[in-house]
Amino acid sequence: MQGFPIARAGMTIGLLGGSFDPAHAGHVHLTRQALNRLRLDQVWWLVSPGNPLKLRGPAPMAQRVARAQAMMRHPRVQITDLEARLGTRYTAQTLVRLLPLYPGVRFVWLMGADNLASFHRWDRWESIARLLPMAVIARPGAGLSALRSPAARRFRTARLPSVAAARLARMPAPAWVYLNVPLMRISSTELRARGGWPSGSGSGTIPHPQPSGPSAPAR
Ligand SMILES: Nc1ncnc2c1ncn2[C@@H]1O[C@H](COP(=O)(O)OP(=O)(O)OP(=O)(O)O)[C@@H](O)[C@H]1O
Ligand SMILES: O=C(O)c1ccc[n+]([C@@H]2O[C@H](COP(=O)([O-])O)[C@@H](O)[C@H]2O)c1
Repeated sequence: MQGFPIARAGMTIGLLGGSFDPAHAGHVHLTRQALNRLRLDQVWWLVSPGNPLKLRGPAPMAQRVARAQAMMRHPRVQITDLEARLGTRYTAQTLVRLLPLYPGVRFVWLMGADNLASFHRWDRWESIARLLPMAVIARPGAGLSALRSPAARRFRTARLPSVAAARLARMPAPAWVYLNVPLMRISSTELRARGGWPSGSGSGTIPHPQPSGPSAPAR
C-alpha cells in the first residue's frame, strides 16, 4: 500500500469506500464489474476509519487493510487508508479534500445498492452527487429499495441507462448508473457471525468527529 496513489490527469478512477470488516468476494466482484463496465483505469478502495452511521467500531485499520490486500489482487486496484491520512470519515469531507489533490482525474463513486437505499442519511449527500458521477452495483435484496430510495428519486433525471456506463466517468455530475450485475450473496456481517474475524471495538467506543457545515444531519 502506498500513501497517496499516483494518478495522471485524464485517468478514470473508481472510489470504493467501505468498512471492509472484513473484505470479501462481494467487494472483489463489485470492483471487477466496475473496472469492466465503467472502463475505469483504476479502482481505489478507501478503507474507512469507521462508518459514521455504524455504532459498532470496526476491527483495527491495519488488520482490515491487510485482509483487503490479500483478497483483492489486481494490478489496477489500490488498497488505501486515504481517509485516515486525510483525517476524514464523512465521504463529503473526504471528497472535498481528495479531489483537488488530483486535478484532471475523473473520479467515480462506487457503491452497492444497499448504500444507495440509505444514501440520503449521509452527511451532505446531495453535494456528493453533484461532486462526481456515481455507479450503483446490484446487491441481493437491495435493488428495489435502492431504486425507490429518496436519493434515486431526487436524482431521477441524472440517471443514465446502463448502456452508457462506459461514458459515466467522463460525464459531468450529477450523473449515475445502476449496474445490473450477477448477484453475489455475501456480506461482512455474515463473515463476522461465522467467527474468525475480530468483532470490533463495540458500540460507540470509536470517537466520531461531527461533520461541519449547515446540512449536517441530526443524529
Ligand atoms: N455482495 C455485495 N454485492 C454488491 N456490493 C457489495 C457487496 N458487499 C459489499 N458491497 C458494497 O461494498 C461497499 C463496502 O461494503 P462493506 O465494507 O460495508 O461490506 P458489507 O458486506 O456491506 O458489510 P456489513 O455487512 O458489515 O454492512 C458498499 O458500497 C457495499 O454496498
Ligand atoms: O459521509 C457519511 O455520512 C457516510 C455515512 C455512511 C457511510 N459512508 C461511507 O460509505 C461507505 C460504505 O460504508 P460501509 O460501512 O457500508 O462499508 C464508506 O466509505 C463510508 O465512509 C459515509
